[in-house]
Amino acid sequence: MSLQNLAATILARKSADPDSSWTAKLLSRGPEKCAQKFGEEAVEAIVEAVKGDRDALIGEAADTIYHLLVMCAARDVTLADIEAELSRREAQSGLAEKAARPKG
Ligand SMILES: N=c1c2ncn([C@@H]3O[C@H](COP(=O)(O)OP(=O)(O)OP(=O)(O)O)[C@@H](O)[C@H]3O)c2ncn1[C@@H]1O[C@H](COP(=O)(O)O)[C@@H](O)[C@H]1O
Repeated sequence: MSLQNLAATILARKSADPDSSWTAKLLSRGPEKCAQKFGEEAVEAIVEAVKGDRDALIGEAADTIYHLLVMCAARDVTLADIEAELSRREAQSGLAEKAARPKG
C-alpha cells in the first residue's frame, strides 16, 4: 500500500465507527493516546534496528509510519502537509541548514 493510500484510509477512518476499525478506535481515544502509541512503535523499531533483525525492522517501521500518520491525523496534519515541508527542505542540504542555524 502506498503512503498516499494509507493516509487516505486513515483520513476516512476519522468519521468511522470506533467498533468497526482499529484506526477509528485509536483516533477516538484522542491525540495523546495516538502519540503514546507512536512512541511505543518507534521504540520497537529502534530496538530492531539496533539488533540488526532486518525483517523485524521492516515490520516495526511499517507500524511506526502507520502510527505517525494516525498521530498527525489526530491533530489535523495531513501527509500533504508533511510532503510540502519536505519539498520546502529539498532545496537545501542538511549540512547547509545546520550551518545556517543561529548559534545557541
Ligand atoms: N497499518 C496498519 C496497522 N499497523 C498496525 N496496526 C494495528 O495497531 C494495533 C497495535 O497493536 P498493539 O498490540 O500495540 O495495541 P494494543 O496493545 O491493542 O493497544 P493498547 O493496549 O496500547 O491500547 C494492532 O491492532 C495492529 O493491527 C494497524 N492497523 C491498521 N493499519 C492500516 O490501516 C488500515 C485500516 O485499518 P482499520 O482502521 O483497522 O480498518 C489497514 O487496512 C492497514 O492498512
